[in-house]
Amino acid sequence: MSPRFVVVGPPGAGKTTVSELLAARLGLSFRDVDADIVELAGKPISDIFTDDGEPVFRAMEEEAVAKALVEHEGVLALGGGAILSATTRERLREHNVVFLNVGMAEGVRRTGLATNRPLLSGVNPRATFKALLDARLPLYREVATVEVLTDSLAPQQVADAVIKGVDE
Ligand SMILES: Nc1ncnc2c1ncn2[C@@H]1O[C@H](COP(=O)(O)OP(=O)(O)OP(=O)(O)O)[C@@H](O)[C@H]1O
Ligand SMILES: O=C(O)C1=C[C@@H](O)[C@@H](O)[C@H](O)C1
Ligand SMILES: [Mg+2]
Repeated sequence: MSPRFVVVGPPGAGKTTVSELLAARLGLSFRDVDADIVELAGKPISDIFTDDGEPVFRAMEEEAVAKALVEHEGVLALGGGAILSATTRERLREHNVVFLNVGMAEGVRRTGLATNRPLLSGVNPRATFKALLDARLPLYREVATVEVLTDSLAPQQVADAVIKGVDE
């Protein structure tokens, strides 16, 4: 067993939103590794960062991704930073990996209202988001088989572009 699609990208790219739509459109089930981790830890991700630190979160995430890649057959959304792990990037080889990209301005706009993103809660979310994109773009592209820039697309249009992209 393995997922039909694995969805990666920065916070606010729409991984959760678009993966749910894609799953519904294709009659597949949807799973989100961030939700798996919350269930396993019994607390929100922001509390894991505060109580245990980012390295503990990343170790949990690496294990949770490995488990979901084996167990899940539908659409699987990963957390925004899951691709920081070289082990995870290696595990993503041979999978259909959809990279949902978002530029800094739109990414900050989409994540701006949420208080539950520990990495973006600092004093300068624009600078933080830009640094995050600069560091991660090559890693998303290393694992991706399809890339969709979501800035000026509604979630349904992103799902359309993904379906079209994987057909080509
Ligand atoms: N294409 C889009 N156009 C406009 N708004 C969008 C689009 N995709 C997602 N959004 C909105 O942006 C916000 C973030 O979306 P979502 O939670 O799906 O992102 P994510 O990639 O899963 O983020 P995270 O990495 O934090 O889990 C939500 O409020 C969602 O409704
Ligand atoms: O971009 C990131 O590093 C993160 C994104 C979220 O999906 C969560 O996995 C967590 O908040 C870390
Ligand atoms: Mg999400």
